[in-house]
Amino acid sequence: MSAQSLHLFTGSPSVAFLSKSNHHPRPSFPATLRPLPSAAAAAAFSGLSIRASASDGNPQSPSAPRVLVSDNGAGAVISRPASAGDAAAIEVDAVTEAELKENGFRSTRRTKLVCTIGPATCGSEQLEALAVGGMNVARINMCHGTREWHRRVIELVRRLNEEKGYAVAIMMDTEGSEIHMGDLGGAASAKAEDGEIWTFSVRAFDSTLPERTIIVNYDGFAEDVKVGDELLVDGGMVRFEVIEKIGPDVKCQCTDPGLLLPRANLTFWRNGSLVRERNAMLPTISSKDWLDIDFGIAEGVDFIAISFVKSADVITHLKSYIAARSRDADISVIAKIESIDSLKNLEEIILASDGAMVARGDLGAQIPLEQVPSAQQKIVQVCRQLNRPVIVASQLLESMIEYPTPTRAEVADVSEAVRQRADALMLSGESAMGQYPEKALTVLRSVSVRIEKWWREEKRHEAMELPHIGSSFADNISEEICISAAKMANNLGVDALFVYTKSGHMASLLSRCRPDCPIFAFTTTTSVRRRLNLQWGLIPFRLSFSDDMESNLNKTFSLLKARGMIKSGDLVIAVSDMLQSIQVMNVP
Ligand SMILES: Nc1ncnc2c1ncn2[C@@H]1O[C@H](COP(=O)(O)OP(=O)(O)O)[C@@H](O)[C@H]1O
Ligand SMILES: C=C(OP(=O)(O)O)C(=O)O
Ligand SMILES: [K+]
Ligand SMILES: [Mg+2]
Repeated sequence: MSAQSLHLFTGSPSVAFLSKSNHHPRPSFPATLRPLPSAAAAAAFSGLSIRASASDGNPQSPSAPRVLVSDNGAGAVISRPASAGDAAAIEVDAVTEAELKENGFRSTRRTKLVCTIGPATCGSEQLEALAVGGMNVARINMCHGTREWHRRVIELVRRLNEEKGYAVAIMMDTEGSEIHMGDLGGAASAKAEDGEIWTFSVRAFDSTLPERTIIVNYDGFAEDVKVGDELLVDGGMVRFEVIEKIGPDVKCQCTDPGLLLPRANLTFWRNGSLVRERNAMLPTISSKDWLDIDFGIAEGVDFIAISFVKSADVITHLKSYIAARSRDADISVIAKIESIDSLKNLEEIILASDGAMVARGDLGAQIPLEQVPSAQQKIVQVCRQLNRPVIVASQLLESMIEYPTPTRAEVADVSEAVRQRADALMLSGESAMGQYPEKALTVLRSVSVRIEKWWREEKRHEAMELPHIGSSFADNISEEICISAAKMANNLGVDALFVYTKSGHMASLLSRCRPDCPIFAFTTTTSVRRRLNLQWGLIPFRLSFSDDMESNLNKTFSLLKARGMIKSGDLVIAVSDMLQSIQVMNVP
């Protein structure tokens, strides 16, 4: 057993660094720190541990915390061979495990992938193909499909998770109460040609829709629009000009032809600005949305994404509703940033939420298109600073709805989101109703892995200032521990960071630092494990563990070794939210 010690008290003026050669870069980790060869099952354990604690038990106390550094690490770790039964004691997503083994620690994918499920992907085989292709989260959009359809998709995903060992999480996305078209009388799409006159109506038609007629879901529409206004379908995919108002009917001439899709979003513009009349007063969560939310809670979805969030209040309100309703209150609320108001109140909305989505589809209909890239960068940055996962969504690979290969511009767009180190990328139409859902997912996966690697090798990631976000001193300690652990991991070139976390918070703090190595996040519940699926660089495991880090590490090492996920000599750094410490060690 190698013995080295390093004691560091923040209260004292000097820092004693007694450790030998602790700055050696990998792979020349000092020989004295290597595990001693042992004949018996008891393996020596080498390591260094740093421990911070509030000295008098009061985290707010001004009498600074003590940092203890010792070369005894966590002490001797007894490694016993894991039995086959034991291997089941740890659960990890089968696809993530395969990717890790195939790519190696360094090159395994860090960016998470969300797929919208629709008619092209709602069958069991198609869902399985997406899971195998790297889908971390399946999204169902409540704008489309019936309750029965949504229930069936959730059921199929859950069944695949159980039977095949996947850990695909479910995200339900609300419809929101923005203005949109009706469902085209059953047609899958309709073509609007240049110069054609179409009628947009708020009338309730009891028989079939007359030709070139579109129903609008917002009763105030005919009163709010003015002759000369520009009407944008789906953020400008098709454009009309309002030429005449006749009671509930608004006659419009097509100025930019294109394909109209059922329930497409509508915005109207006057003198170059988005018109926000009474429709600005529409509730963020409509009565239909509340029913959908109840459904989501009953089904135990992992995430609820809220469309067209305007302020933090609505998120706070929803979170307290969920807390009161759901048994274990563990549904994350994702704020979709897709309106001018959400940009104005960005920080408070993100702080109130458990994550955010850069919903570029509608965002691009509310602000000029050329402002979308800077808005994206800003949202991604604020989310990282405030430690909330962020998804970049919409049109990443739009052309792949029809074609089997992406455009160069699309690949560049995906690369940029990966380079910004967003937590997740999302497919919409590409996976919901496109012709090549699996191919689109493969493109996201391979571009992510390639750009992540390039960026790591070039060491070009800009250092981002990570402010303190916790409200207590103990929170600040956790943040500092994670920042230090991530920095140590980079400097020492460790193979993996291990984090033992019950709520998942400590894992997210590590993810926020975007370290060079993957983060193995051990958590005790399946629901936390599924939610961690959305966060950059985390490989979530379910494992029951105790407050005793020695025995946790011991157990983890033997279970992961039995699965071939780590091997003797791998260098890891471990942190936990039970014991505020950083431990550096070689796997015995
Ligand atoms: N559950 C569903 N049932 C039928 N079609 C769907 C479903 N989900 C998505 N789609 C189709 O996929 C397209 C893209 O999905 P998405 O981006 O989520 O919706 P939207 O285009 O309404 O913003 C939709 O326009 C719709 O045509
Ligand atoms: C993701 C988005 O929302 P939805 O697909 O629900 O319109 C978006 O607008 O980009
Ligand atoms: K939606
Ligand atoms: Mg939207």
